[in-house]
Amino acid sequence: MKRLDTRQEDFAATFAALHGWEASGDQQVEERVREILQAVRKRGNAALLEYTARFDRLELADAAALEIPLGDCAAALAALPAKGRAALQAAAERIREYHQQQLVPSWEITDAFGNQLGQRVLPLQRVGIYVPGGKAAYPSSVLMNALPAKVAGVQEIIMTVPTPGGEVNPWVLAAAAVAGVDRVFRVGGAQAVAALAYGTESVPAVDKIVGPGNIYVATAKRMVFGKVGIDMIAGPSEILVLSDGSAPAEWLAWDLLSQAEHDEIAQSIFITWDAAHLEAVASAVDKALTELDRAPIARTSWQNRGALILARDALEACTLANQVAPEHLELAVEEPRALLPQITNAGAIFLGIHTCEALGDYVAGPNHVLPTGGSARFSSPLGVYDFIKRTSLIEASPAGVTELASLAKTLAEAEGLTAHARSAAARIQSGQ
Ligand SMILES: NC(=O)c1ccc[n+]([C@@H]2O[C@H](COP(=O)([O-])OP(=O)(O)OC[C@H]3O[C@@H](n4cnc5c(N)ncnc54)[C@H](O)[C@@H]3O)[C@@H](O)[C@H]2O)c1
Ligand SMILES: N[C@H](CO)Cc1c[nH]c[nH+]1
Ligand SMILES: [Zn+2]
Repeated sequence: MKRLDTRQEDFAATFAALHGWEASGDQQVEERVREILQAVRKRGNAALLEYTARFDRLELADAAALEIPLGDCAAALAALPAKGRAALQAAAERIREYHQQQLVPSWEITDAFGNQLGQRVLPLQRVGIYVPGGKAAYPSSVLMNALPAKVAGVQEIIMTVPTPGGEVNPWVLAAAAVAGVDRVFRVGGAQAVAALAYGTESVPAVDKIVGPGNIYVATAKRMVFGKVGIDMIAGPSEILVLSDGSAPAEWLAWDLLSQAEHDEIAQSIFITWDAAHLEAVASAVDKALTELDRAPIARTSWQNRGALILARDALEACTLANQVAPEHLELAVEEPRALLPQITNAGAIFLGIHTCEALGDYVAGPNHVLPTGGSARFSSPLGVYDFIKRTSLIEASPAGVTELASLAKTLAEAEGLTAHARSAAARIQSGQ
């Protein structure tokens, strides 16, 4: 963990070095991912079976075993304890309701000359959702990926999830049943992304791949972009807690570690302008680390990618938060609405001392698949808009075409594009 003070001379350089993980630039990872993509593209299922044996320590008997039957998902849901089933269903309901607000209608307008112009909104036909599963199982990510697609009206949802050592997490299968996923494949990493992008004998090629994952998944998504759509780069988790000292240090320690426990390269940053509070949080994190099941992962993450920063004031803290552009930003302050206007870059903002990030991970309603690695500067949470496409509609009327065609003819001539000009000119005559 780094301790920084914005008054230190070398602060800017040390702070800049904190923005660690990016989905590009690691040469070794890129080379390995390129090799995996090519192998799956060329050899399909055979390559999937090999990589699944190598990276997930799972020897499948044949390609048919790559797919988990939907009946297994329904059975897993039925076998969950009633409390668990109710929690999954309640979370799903809240996520569905939140995302319904994101639906946008098709529209048409008529211009002053009687021409019709519009935008038609249609769902994507087939999407691939990547559910991470290397270091932890994520039933919540099944819901967060699949439900916005369902709300958008996507016809077919193909889910991939690694099952390391062959252990299929029943909650993940149950969540697939709750969300209405159409097909489930037990494959992970870059090979899953390749299968979804190019298709194999078993896995159908999709139109778009969404979902979070580790550096191999994120790099693979970046590399297949263009062949298929992708949502964003959602890599290792991040949290930035900005605090005025009004929340108990222990609460904030758990919040910081809630993301550190995801991955050794997850990032947790704490910023305050109260020096005594900073010390209290530092001690609280050390104590909390002794009580964690996933202490080895969280400790490594906190040691390498954790930071405690003493800022001059709230305004400076907000400026720093904007520079990091974290996946999750907690405004753990008495008056979060007073700071909100200062925040311009964050995947999700959690307002006030009662709003821990974990609520957003599971049940609040907004999506937990969020931009990481500073990409919140230019991208947004996963949402219904990721599962739709917009098509423009233009219908010139016999009376209205003349005005448009004469403008188009003038501009086409300016560009020296004669066929364009003649095409427009022909309509002027027909419209008169
Ligand atoms: N942003 C979000 O919304 C969100 C949500 C949940 C999880 N996460 C993040 O997703 C990540 C999940 O990572 P994970 O590792 O647990 O699961 P994962 O499913 O992303 O990755 C596991 C796969 O990585 C591949 N892999 C592992 N080591 C490899 C190697 N040396 N070479 C090639 N491939 C290799 C394997 O194929 C394996 O199946 C974490 O960083 C977590 O923080 C993010
Ligand atoms: N915090 C993760 C997104 O970065 C999502 C998650 C799922 N389960 C727990 N947390
Ligand atoms: Zn989390």
